[in-house]
Amino acid sequence: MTEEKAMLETGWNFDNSYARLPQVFFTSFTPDAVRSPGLIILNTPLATELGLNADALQSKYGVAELAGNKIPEGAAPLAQAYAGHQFGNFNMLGDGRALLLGEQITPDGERFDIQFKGSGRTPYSRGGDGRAGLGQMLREYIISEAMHALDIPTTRSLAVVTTGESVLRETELQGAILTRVAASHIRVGTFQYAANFGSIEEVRELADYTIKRHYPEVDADDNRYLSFLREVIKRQASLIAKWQLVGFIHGVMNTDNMTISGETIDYGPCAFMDNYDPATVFSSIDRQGRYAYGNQPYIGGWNLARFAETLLPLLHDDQNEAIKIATEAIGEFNKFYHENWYAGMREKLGIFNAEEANEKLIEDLLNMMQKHSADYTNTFRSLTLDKLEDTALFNSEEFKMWNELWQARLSRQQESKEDSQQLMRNSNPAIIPRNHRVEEALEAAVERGDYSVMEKLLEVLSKPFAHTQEQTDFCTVPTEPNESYRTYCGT
Ligand SMILES: Nc1ncnc2c1ncn2[C@@H]1O[C@H](COP(=O)(O)OP(=O)(O)OP(=O)(O)O)[C@@H](O)[C@H]1O
Repeated sequence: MTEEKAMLETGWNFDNSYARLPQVFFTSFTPDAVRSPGLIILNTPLATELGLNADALQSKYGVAELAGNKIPEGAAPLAQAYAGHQFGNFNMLGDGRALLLGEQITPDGERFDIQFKGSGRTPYSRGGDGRAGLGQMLREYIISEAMHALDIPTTRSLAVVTTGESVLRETELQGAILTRVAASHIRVGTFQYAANFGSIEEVRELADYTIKRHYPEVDADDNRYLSFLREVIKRQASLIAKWQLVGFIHGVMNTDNMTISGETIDYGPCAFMDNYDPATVFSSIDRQGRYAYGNQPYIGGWNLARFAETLLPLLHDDQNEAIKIATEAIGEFNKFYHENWYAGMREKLGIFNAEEANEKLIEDLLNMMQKHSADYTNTFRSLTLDKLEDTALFNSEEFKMWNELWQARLSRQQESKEDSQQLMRNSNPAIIPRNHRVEEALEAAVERGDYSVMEKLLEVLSKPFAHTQEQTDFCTVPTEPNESYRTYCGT
């Protein structure tokens, strides 16, 4: 394909609504060209869904676009302003190493942010270099795509390119840029920025914009801002329940890492839990365990309370009334979360209908898993495949008793055993991106330039509920689960 043809055919179709918001919300900014862009990976199915031409994107011209060296027609690159509570402390932040290239309108008429991560310094970079290392960007690619396959709302990854420049961290790394795709990048922190550094009118403009973009169903409601708050709470309750159900630990649930759309964002120090333990923390900087697995629902509620605070002036003219309304709405988070989590757990055990005794059944199983350091994913997989002897719990008396109660519970429902098993197969992934597998793939890619390990891993991760024999290799647990693994932010 000639360069001119590729240029015509990459397929970008931008309409940049965020750039029409008041200037305080962003800074228009063209990225610096990088030395020598090289394509590492392109997500061809996602490119097609977005209406992009994968062949053209892989051409020299397309790769230059994915590195920010050529700005496609219709793009309006900008860095977004936001603030946020990081480990509980409020800071002014903003896209310090990211740029919104534009909003792609797909052939189906959907709108997605196309964002570069690692594309260089911006006016919000503070002391940072604006860059990212190849390993960390590939890690985000692998885990975000795995989350998508697990049916968990998430930003997605379109491509990773190397820059031909090095990035200095503890060691010298290969610089890379990730092209991230999101329903939007509006965060709780974007509202905190508006509320702390802007006017009430600007908060209202941001809220109106976000309602139109993500919650059009509440647009005509009497108290639309309250409906908006409640819907955001519901989506986050559903999202965090999904994380808990697959053992995902986000690792850095700062308010700038919580989206208003309800998608998972920022795969910094995240990881999946091996043996079940609510205290599991992977992030090396989270010394207090603020973002431990078992604490995620609580932090979700805390972050949403910060979001509700930003909306107070819009909720009621009388601020005492506004606080009352917001507190009531936030008070519902736990209920929504629990409903979602509980329904998901029932499905993981093949139970179709709610019944009081289920709660205890679930609780007892989790307690046994914790006591025996049983692998979370594999325990549910063994129950699903009826291979109870594979669980670390098998020989214990308490598990035998639990199993009898569970079987009795299953036989009391109208649905057949086969239906139950099918429900469990659809609810319990065999495959999650286990840390040792991700590390192995990254090491081969980054240290040896061998991308075959990552490609195989991505293929297996794309079908987590298939339960095929050939996946079995990817179900093994590491020799030292959980404890041995630590990740770092911002590399
Ligand atoms: N190398 C860097 N240079 C400049 N700013 C940075 C750098 N790394 C992180 N930041 C900024 O620090 C803040 C917090 O970083 P965090 O790791 O949560 O975000 P991120 O991973 O860069 O981005 P995102 O949340 O968009 O995925 C953000 O404002 C981010 O832009």
